[in-house]
Amino acid sequence: MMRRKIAAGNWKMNGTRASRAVLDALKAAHPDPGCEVVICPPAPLIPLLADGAAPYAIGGQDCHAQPSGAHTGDVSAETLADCGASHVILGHSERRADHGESDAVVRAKTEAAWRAGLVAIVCVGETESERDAGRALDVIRTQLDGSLPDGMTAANTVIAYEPVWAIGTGRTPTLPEIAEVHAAIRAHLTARFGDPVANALRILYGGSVKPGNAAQIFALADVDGGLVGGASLKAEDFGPIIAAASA
Ligand SMILES: O=C(CO)COP(=O)(O)O
Repeated sequence: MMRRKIAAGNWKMNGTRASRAVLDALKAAHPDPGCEVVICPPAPLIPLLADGAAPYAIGGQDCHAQPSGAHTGDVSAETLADCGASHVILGHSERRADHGESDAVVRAKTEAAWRAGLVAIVCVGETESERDAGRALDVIRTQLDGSLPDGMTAANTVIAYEPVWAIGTGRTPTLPEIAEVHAAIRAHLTARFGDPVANALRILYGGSVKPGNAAQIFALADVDGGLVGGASLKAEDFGPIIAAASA
């Protein structure tokens, strides 16, 4: 199965209007990338980045489950879509930790993303103590079971495997460890959603992806690109990662 890879950049709480220059530099260097590129800036920057972004896509980093209402400080999937987003990251470990998001909350937000026509990038991943205890795969399977609604397809959802201990640390699992988790995710989703969906689904790796390790990681059989934090903030770093996902 040939799956088109994705290079997704999660800017987290970084960037200003001047960061438009990062997108422009990436597009100048890689105007017609051989992968999907998704840039997820802070929500207020979405309209600025979405204007003329194609063929690059723009995504949010979270959404509320409801389409509108009295939820001060939250943003709906419908508003993200209206502002030019086509994707939204959901269930990132930083939101699970900082905002107490449970699998049930992530599942409701995933339904909201689909309702608004957004592709949900649903994040899962174990902590270091869970890995040390030999529970990584159990934890990830439980997160997948709880976070993914029944209507998942390979078109409306992308999975991101992000080991919490690899985020922003410069540490990554070994290549065989990454391969093991990605294969386990695909096998687990095959059981629930069937072969055609699971085979077409893109499963991204995230956690200290850099220009120097992206090509090796993306070459693994069940790795369909990356969800990149720090190295997505500069065109000099993210450009080579786009190139690695295009290979
Ligand atoms: O959390 C991440 C992407 O969502 C990964 O962040 P880093 O690439 O900075 O480790």
